[in-house]
Amino acid sequence: MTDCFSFTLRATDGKARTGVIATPRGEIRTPAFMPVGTAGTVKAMLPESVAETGAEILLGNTYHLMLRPTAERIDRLGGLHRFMNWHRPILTDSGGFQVMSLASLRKLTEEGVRFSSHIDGSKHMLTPERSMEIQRLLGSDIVMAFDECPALPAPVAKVAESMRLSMRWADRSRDAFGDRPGHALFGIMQGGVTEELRAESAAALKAIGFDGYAVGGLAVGEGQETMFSVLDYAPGLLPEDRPRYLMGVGKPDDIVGAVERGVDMMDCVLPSRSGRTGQAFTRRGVVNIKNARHMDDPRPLDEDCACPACRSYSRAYLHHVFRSGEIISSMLLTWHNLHYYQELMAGLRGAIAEGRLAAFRRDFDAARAEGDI
Ligand SMILES: NCc1cc(CSc2ccccc2)c2nc(N)[nH]c(=O)c2c1
Ligand SMILES: [Zn+2]
Repeated sequence: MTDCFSFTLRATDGKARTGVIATPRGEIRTPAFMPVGTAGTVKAMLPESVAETGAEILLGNTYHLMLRPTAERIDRLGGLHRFMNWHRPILTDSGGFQVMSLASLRKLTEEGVRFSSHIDGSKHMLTPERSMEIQRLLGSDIVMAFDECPALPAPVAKVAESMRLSMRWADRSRDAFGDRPGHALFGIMQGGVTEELRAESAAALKAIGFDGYAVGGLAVGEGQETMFSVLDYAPGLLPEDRPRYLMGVGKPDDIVGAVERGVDMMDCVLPSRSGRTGQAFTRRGVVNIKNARHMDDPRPLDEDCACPACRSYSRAYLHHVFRSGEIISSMLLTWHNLHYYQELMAGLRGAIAEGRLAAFRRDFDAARAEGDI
């Protein structure tokens, strides 16, 4: 165990890297996938079940938790780790992204964002300083700078103006975060799909200095091809010796493509949200369990999967409980999907460590081309 935050690169294969983030609450092997526990829970999962899938870090949401039950109440109750019974590392987002996508009556100024709660209409203000205070009260191990993610498509001038505001907010986040041994502050690169703006953002963040760097403002509807064209250069603009976190990504093939381009950490609601809508990710593609063709199928979702759903239940059963709206349906499919994502990350880490990422990619693509799932 360590009382500080550090990142150690272990091996590279092309632009891809594998390493370890050490924190006082445990280590995170990278590339890492981080399940999202928005309101203090990964939906349909117990924390011990999330740990059993192989997850070594969870995400929490400043926006949701500040509204309900409030950061002050969680602090009084011992912090988010105690509150949600997850004692490994937690990363929390800074809240700005969710405000712009969920809250109503939003007013954006240099100071921050004034908004009304989507829960009860109460008035709130988020600033870099308030976001740092909330994330400190929650006790998160990795804190995200307060940023603004512009809705795309947007004129380049608007993207530039938004990115520069985010850089001023990054500076204020750094000042407000202070010196907190064992805790990390990550800056967030913005700049849309314009390389010059991305480079300006990276330079601004490096001048401020962060423990890690996120690529924000992607996977906001631009499509995979455009996202990859930005990822062909954006991670390389960030310090090589710090973790690189791609926010809110993605489907399995997004993840493999991002790791190939030098990304170390990713998060996405997809595996858990899809689990609740009856979609199961497998090596050979997505199984929609609600499809009638599974009604009499005695096979597991994936013969090669060791998760509780695949060890003990048939597709016929999963089809039945999904169709019946039974709670166990969300439990089993979410568990399977999170297990699949962690297996994918373990496979990527091993392939990079052994210099065989190209072969991994070939196997990954070939399995998905087999069809008949
Ligand atoms: N992929 C879109 C996306 C998603 C998130 C949310 S990632 C997240 C979600 C829940 C909990 C923790 C992190 C973002 N967060 C910030 N701060 N900035 C962005 O540009 C951005 C872009
Ligand atoms: Zn499974």
